[in-house]
Amino acid sequence: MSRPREFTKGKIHDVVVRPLSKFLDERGWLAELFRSDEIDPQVMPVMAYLSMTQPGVARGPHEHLDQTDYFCFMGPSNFKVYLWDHRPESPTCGVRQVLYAGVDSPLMVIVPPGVVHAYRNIGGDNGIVFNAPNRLYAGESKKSPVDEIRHEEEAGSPFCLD
Ligand SMILES: Cc1cn([C@H]2C[C@H](O)[C@@H](COP(=O)(O)OP(=O)(O)O[C@H]3O[C@@H](C)C(=O)[C@@H](O)[C@H]3O)O2)c(=O)[nH]c1=O
Repeated sequence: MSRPREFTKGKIHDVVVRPLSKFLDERGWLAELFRSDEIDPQVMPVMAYLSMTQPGVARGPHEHLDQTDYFCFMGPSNFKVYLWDHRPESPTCGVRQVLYAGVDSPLMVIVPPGVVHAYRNIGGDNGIVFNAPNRLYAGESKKSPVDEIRHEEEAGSPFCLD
């Protein structure tokens, strides 16, 4: 199968989506983000970062050649998360998956290489996203090229955010 230009709605093979539990008590809440006994060793994080995205603003669409992303959306805002499978070898090549995640639905989302991804803050607050990828950004000591294909500026891109 060649790279699709059109997508149908569905669930993407190898994308893992899990609810994150908040343990609430009188002080506030605590949530586990990842555990080595619950993750496939191939996607074990090697670094982690937080980003803040302002209301109405989107990041992506991007994809990675080798890196798996491990996103956690906990709030304080909500995000619309877009995923497109254009891996020719995937059983769900040509599928687009949309998720809503954040304060009203805390989720962990694992995005494998070759799955194009983007998210928009659809809430009214600044939104925090945690990511713990299984590859170092720009490699050891940041001496390698960044593993990222950016589709933001691509003319006629099929990866559109509504
Ligand atoms: C991802 C990353 C960025 N940076 C730096 C580079 C740059 O100066 C600044 C902002 O990075 P970017 O422009 O790449 O950020 P951005 O374009 O928002 O990229 C993000 O988009 C979403 C959709 C994703 O999937 C993330 O994995 C990430 O790729 O942070 C690091 O130092 N380490 C990192 O791990």
